[in-house]
Amino acid sequence: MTLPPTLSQIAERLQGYDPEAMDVNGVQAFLAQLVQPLQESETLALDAALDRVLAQDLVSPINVPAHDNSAMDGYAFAGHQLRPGQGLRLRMAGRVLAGATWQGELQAGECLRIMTGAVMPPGLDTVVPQELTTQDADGAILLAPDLLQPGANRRRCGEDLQQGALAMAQGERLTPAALGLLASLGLAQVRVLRRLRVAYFSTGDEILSPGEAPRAGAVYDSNRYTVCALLRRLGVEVIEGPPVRDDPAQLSAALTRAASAADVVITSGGASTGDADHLRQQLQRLGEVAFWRIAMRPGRPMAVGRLVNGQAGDEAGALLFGLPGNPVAAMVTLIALVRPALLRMMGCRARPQPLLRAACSETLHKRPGRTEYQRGIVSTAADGSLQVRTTGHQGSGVLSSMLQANGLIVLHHDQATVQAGDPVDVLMFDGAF
Ligand SMILES: Nc1nc2c(c(=O)[nH]1)N[C@H]1C(S)=C(S)[C@@H](COP(=O)(O)OP(=O)(O)OC[C@H]3O[C@@H](n4cnc5c(N)ncnc54)[C@H](O)[C@@H]3O)O[C@H]1N2
Ligand code: MOO
Repeated sequence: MTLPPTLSQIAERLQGYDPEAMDVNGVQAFLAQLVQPLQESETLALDAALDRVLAQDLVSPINVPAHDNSAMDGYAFAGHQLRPGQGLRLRMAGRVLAGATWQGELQAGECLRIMTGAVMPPGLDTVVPQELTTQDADGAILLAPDLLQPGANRRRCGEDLQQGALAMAQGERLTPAALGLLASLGLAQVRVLRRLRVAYFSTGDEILSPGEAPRAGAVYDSNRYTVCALLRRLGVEVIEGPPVRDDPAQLSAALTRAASAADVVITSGGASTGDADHLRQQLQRLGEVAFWRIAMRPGRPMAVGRLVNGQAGDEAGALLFGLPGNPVAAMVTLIALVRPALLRMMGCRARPQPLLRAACSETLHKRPGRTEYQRGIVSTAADGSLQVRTTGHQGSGVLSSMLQANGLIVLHHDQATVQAGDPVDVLMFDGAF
């Protein structure tokens, strides 16, 4: 296995690298080089594979569908009997249901009653849906002129997937649709990359766990719940630790323990420059720091680096993301920067998240020189176009605003004040957030 580049090698390659003043594009470029996809894989039953990542290209062992079949409940016949401007009278010669095959032979002027999904008998290529037909007194099926073309309502063998063709590429996330597709190929098991292990703990002397009695000056640990829930939605294995006090020795012990158990360590708090903010010093002592300040709001103090865990065979160590303590800043940095890096590490093929464009209903003051993420509420205007307004006060401790919002308005690095009515980009919270 080739070793990932060192942080200083990556830093040398990046133009304008400054660990105290990274812009969001620089962070993404840095992470794209720092983060390496997992290699180890395992075989799982389909029903245990939701949200895992396919470890190899998958070639279809069969045609799907396996036979030409009917797309409608109706009557199957040979389409060459259709003539422009002429109706058709067909005598019913039998019936074929889904799961059965028709053995007999049809004469000209004959049809078969056929059900959706039933195999098209040899020589028959066209199906008329029953509601488009009438019957005469003898029970024969009548088609009005110019009702359909030959070949109508027939699903072709292999029209979904062809035997021997690539059905799914390595790196595909196993969504509900992907699991269904694997099942449609008759596969009961699938080879997936192992689950990414992510350790998390909050830091701070003031942090109380829910259930503990309130104390003057203390705050309840909401970051543990937002961060770990976001991680679980991502499908990683979460290793949660109790909150750690603002004490260099305790922080160092917790980081070392986490790095030996996980591929990635995420913390919150202590990332800034206050007297009790020890994260950067400990990261420097236990590994390497890539950067610790980003030109973004919220989320300016976020430390990224690598902890050397000293385990044989794991020379790369664990990545560290030190999220800022403010609850909204922790969520925003996780969603905007950490999540794409984790997906890459999980082996997912790069699929940039599309931004939606909506008219901003209010003026948003901004200076060029940093990226801002404002909590937004996107809705459909009376004329059908998309509009977005903010949730109001954008303080990075106002966690309730993350519930009101359905996306983040992204004000890019070079962007200046947005006037009411101007279009803005929005990163939507899809089901993952
Ligand atoms: N002189 C400066 N001060 C600050 C700067 C700066 O650049 N210069 N940045 C500000 C920004 S922006 C943020 S964000 C915070 C982040 O600081 P820390 O990561 O060191 O976080 P703390 O100081 O530990 O906590 C900040 C805030 O968040 C609350 N908190 C912390 N952990 C949790 C948790 N697990 N659950 C809920 N709430 C939590 C904490 O009580 C504080 O109120 O620094 C600014 N200062
Ligand atoms: O990250 Mo801080 O919360 O930007 O304000």
